[in-house]
Amino acid sequence: MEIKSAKFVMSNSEYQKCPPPHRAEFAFIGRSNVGKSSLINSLTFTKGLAKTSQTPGKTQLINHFLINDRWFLVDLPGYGYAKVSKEIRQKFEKMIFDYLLKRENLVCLYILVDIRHKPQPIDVEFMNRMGEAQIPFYVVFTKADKLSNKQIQESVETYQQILGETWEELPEMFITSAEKHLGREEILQSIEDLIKSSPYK
Ligand SMILES: Nc1nc2c(ncn2[C@@H]2O[C@H](COP(=O)(O)OP(=O)(O)OP(=O)(O)O)[C@@H](O)[C@H]2O)c(=O)[nH]1
Ligand SMILES: [Mg+2]
Repeated sequence: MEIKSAKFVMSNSEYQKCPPPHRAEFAFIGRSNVGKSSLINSLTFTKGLAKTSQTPGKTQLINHFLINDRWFLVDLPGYGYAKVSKEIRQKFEKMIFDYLLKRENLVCLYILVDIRHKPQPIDVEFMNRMGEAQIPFYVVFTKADKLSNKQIQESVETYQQILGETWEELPEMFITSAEKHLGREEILQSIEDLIKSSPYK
């Protein structure tokens, strides 16, 4: 898919205040610092569109971007950030889960995991929770530029094995690097395909 325009629309702490749910929407989620905002910048060919940082906890709101005047990309805060109080963490989690469970035009969720790490319980539990809530999701491995092809393959296989213990059908997986723009075309193609088969054309 060709990206003709990518515009920031608004930031919200409540899903009720998000833009009217009349367009196909795709959200990016994962642990703090996994590379959600960086991937959104890579996908939209727009450096600095989503704010990134070396320090975890950068994105703190639900951020909507309008792409090609047609569909929304959504950058979300990370989950599981350990360095904030339990109270603040719970507030973030409520905001994220309310959005995920109630946003009616959310067509698909892209769950990001750092390809360098073994499957973490927090990520596997999150995927299981999304599966139980029947929220369609894909798994996106980030920072593939940090590993060799052999290591990449091993990481993916380990994930498939772990998810296979719970789910008969494995989610589609993408290997990406925001730095090298790896996996960009594949994700954009998946979005185009999903829009075609969605009620939002
Ligand atoms: N090498 C490499 N570094 C990356 C890649 N993607 C992101 N990073 C780095 O990882 C750090 C975090 O990136 P962000 O995009 O801000 O991560 P995030 O998931 O949005 O983080 P929060 O908003 O804090 O939840 C930054 O220092 C990025 O430069 C990648 O593909 N390769
Ligand atoms: Mg971010």
